[in-house]
Amino acid sequence: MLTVSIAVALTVLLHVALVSHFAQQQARKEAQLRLEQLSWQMRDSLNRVTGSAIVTVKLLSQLPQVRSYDKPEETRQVLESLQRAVADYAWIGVADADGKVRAATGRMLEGAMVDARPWFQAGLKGAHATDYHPAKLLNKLLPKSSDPWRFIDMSAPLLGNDSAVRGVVGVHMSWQWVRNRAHQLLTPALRAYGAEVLVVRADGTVLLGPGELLEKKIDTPSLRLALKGGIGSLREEGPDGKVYLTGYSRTGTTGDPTTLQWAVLVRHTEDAALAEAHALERRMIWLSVLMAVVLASGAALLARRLTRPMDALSCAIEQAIDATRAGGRPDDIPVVSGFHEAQVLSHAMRELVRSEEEHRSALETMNQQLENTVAARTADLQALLLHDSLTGLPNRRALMQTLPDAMHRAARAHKPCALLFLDMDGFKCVNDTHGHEEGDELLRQFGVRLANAVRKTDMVARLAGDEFVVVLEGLSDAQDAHEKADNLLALLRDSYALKRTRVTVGASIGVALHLPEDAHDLDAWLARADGAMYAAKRGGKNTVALAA
Ligand SMILES: Nc1nc2c(ncn2[C@@H]2O[C@H](COP(=O)(O)OP(=O)(O)OP(=O)(O)O)[C@@H](O)[C@H]2O)c(=O)[nH]1
Repeated sequence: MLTVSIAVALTVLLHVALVSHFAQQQARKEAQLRLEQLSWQMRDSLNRVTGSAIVTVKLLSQLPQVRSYDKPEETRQVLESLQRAVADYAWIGVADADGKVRAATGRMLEGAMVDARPWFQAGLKGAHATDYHPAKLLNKLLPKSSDPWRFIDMSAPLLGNDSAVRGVVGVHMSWQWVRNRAHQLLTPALRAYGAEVLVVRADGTVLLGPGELLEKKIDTPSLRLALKGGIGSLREEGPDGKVYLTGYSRTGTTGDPTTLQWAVLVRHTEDAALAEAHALERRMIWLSVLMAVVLASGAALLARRLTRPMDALSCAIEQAIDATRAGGRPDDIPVVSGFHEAQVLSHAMRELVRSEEEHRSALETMNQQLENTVAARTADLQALLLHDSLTGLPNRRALMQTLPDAMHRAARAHKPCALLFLDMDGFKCVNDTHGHEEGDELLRQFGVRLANAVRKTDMVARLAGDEFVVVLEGLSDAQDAHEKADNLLALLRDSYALKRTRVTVGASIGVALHLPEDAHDLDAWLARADGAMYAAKRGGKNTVALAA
């Protein structure tokens, strides 16, 4: 869920950043285009009005009533009818060649000398447009207005029939018309946007623009480009330090005195241009946050739906493992609800645990049975052998089980076998003198000496205490048995190096022969040998006695 949320947040952030970047780029581009368009619309409008004014002045200079200003009434009538048609013409007048006003609208300045005025001086030489200037002579004569009177002047020479200049006709256009044009150009929406139109003279003086810049000089990149005749738009820092997007163009034609060359700048702040983009950005951020919250909640619900059954399942599995480790029987794995795969998985786990439990208990039962069987067999085996633990030689039981085989072999081989019953002489004395431990050691060495002295197929057993039995097979006769007993006796008489001392003992040996044709009577055979041994004892010990 966390991963999904982070991925969504990063994706959304990236999208917002990209969309915001492109939206701002687009907004800036569109604003610049719009401002450029407004700039050249304003330029065209200014060119049209000044152009028509110069044409008007030229036409006036051709009119007979104006050329022959001798009848001022008629001249004034023409001038005033023109003024009525074009309200922006604040003053129209005719001056003679000396600069004396001979006729003028509203009789203003009639009789006054205007020979020093630039429009008059330029008009003497030809049609001329005189740049923006404050009203001088007319300021007091014209009605008061909210904006100070500012003019541009159009003037043209009046030629006599001899083509000599006999005067100048001049028109003072109120600057108000430029203000009006700018106002018309900027729609309410653009004004609300903070768009401004600046008309700037070639020397950088702002003729039209915001109050704080009016009739002040500015120097901006857009102004420089416009004055060079360029048309376009750019992003620049304004004199007030704000960043503006500015469309620029220039009026008039270089070198044409009938035109006026002004830079026309239409601008608004970049912030205003990007306001929509910023608003879009804010909307997108809110929308993205909302979307991220919805998606994260969805992811959380989904994760919960996925993990809850898995949690329940893993919990049940852990409990089953704990129960098994503790040696108990695990509970059934519950079939969890939730999505299909979890149900299938829990069902499979349940079956697995059940089958494992069945196998385990079957294995335990088998194991128990096996242990029982092993214990029983071990007991049987132990019962069968029960070897003498001190000497490692077969014991009485083993001897009794082996003797029948020896008798069978004697019958098959037609060779007698013999049972030598040995009892150590003086063993008690070794025990008493050197201790039981040494006595035990003597018994072990006595047994080993006996076993080494006979064939592998012959048997040496310890019956009890210091009594041993040797079964000799494959004998030829009683004499043979006797000789072998004598040999053994001689061997046994050699001294024994015990742990702490060296001793010498003897033995009394009773020999009982079993012939191949004899009946198989174990006890009788053993009793005969035992009896012979006692006879040897009685005969002085350390001797061999043959049973009858
Ligand atoms: N160290 C030891 N002594 C044993 C063992 N079994 C029996 N004895 C002792 O062996 C002795 C056997 O007695 P006897 O056979 O009368 O002693 P003996 O000195 O050989 O007498 P004779 O046969 O008459 O020569 C007894 O003192 C028993 O206590 C045993 O496993 N280890």
